[in-house]
Amino acid sequence: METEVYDFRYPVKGAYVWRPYGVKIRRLVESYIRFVHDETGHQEVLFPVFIPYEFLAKESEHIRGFESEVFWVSKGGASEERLVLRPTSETAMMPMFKLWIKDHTDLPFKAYQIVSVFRAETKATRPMIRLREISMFKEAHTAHADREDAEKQVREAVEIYRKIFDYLSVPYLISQRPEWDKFAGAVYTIAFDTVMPDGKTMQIGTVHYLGTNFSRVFDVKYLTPNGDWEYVHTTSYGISERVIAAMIAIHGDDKGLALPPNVAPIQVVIVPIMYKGSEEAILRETKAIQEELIASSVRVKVDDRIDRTPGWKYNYWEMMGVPLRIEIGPKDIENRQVVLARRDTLEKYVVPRNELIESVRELLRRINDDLRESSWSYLRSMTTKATTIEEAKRRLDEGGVVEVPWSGDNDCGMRIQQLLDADALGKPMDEDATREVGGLRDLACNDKQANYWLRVSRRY
Ligand SMILES: Nc1ncnc2c1ncn2[C@@H]1O[C@H](COS(=O)(=O)NC(=O)[C@@H](N)CS)[C@@H](O)[C@H]1O
Repeated sequence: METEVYDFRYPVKGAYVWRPYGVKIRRLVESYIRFVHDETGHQEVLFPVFIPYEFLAKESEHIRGFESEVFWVSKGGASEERLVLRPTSETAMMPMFKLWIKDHTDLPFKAYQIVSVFRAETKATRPMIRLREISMFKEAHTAHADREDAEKQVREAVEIYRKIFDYLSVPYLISQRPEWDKFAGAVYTIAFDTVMPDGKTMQIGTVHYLGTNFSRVFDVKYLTPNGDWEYVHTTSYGISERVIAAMIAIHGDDKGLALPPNVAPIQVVIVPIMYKGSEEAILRETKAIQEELIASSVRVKVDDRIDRTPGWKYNYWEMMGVPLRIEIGPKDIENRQVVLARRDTLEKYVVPRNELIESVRELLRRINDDLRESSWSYLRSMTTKATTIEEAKRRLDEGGVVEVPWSGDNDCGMRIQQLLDADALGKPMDEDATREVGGLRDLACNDKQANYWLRVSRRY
């Protein structure tokens, strides 16, 4: 990836290198992830990467789901402990929750961390998308007095993810995963999926209600106000560097990256156009503009390299996805004006010099919004309904998500997957899953009344 974000050439399958420009993007994304978690009462923690095998194995569904995907630490010096590298941290955190949670005043307890987790993925690995070391894994784990409070947390987590994806201008569908595809150990899973440019969907975030499945086996109880001991109800929700992969894929074009200003390491690049005899004036004006932008906390860079032409620089910074470019030439100084060029639409504007700052701020805001709007309309155009197998197959071959009538019966749902040779994403949570499905028959079991729309797609 010549945009200096990431390097695939590291000699371990499913593990890749983040280069400086990519790390800057990551840090901007992570700081917003921290902001939205901190402002909703989550406390950042840092847990060990090692999990004793017997902890991982305590919850039967969980171990069944992860057994074949964990990396083992088979040897540590002379010691032969049976340790795994965390694939996710429910079974690392619960033993500590047991020590930290005593009575109802300790609840709700909300912890999160942004760490590396490790999964020996059986499907083919893909840079930033299907990793064996997931190095930007934000996992939140919460404990609550009862189901009602835990489900309130699930709703809060969904809102937190909406804010994050909106901040990255990444569109999404929110679905309740079917029983046969929920997180190992969950009571239910709510997932965020987006449609990638190739028409396949990618799961970019998940929220799980875990009930007392983990607290029971780890014996995490609290004293209620009237003196009984109850198991806590827990949730967990996670996102990874996939959110950056989605943002890059969805907004990029054949010129390269097109970064939303919110997370662009450089929001404005200034390219001075040096004409004989006016170099001095050009550089002075460039410096003044740079300082004004820094003073209004815009991330700005001046590209005054003399061994590159302006045209070369335009292409380079477009490839790096810098949202706005400022060109400064002699006539711009003469006319007290500035030329602004947008990365996303490639439109150019001439603005009066003394309106520069507000024009830049307004344009950066507009670019965030326009990237979000255009990607949302793409997602909507790629989400359709079908009531026959042929129509559903045709739609799936065109890419995107197809909603088909479903009785709600799991066997029928799995039959629908087979018939369409695609995966069920589940029931819509972001629209009424029962709207206008009445009177239709289940796509696979047409002796059954349809009660919901079932979202189906080809996915990463
Ligand atoms: N191999 C992988 N590479 C990159 N991202 C991944 C990978 N596996 C999962 N993810 C991302 O991580 C998110 C959370 O993972 S998960 O398995 O669904 N959920 C959990 O692990 C829960 N314990 C919540 S933290 C997924 O929604 C997906 O976006």
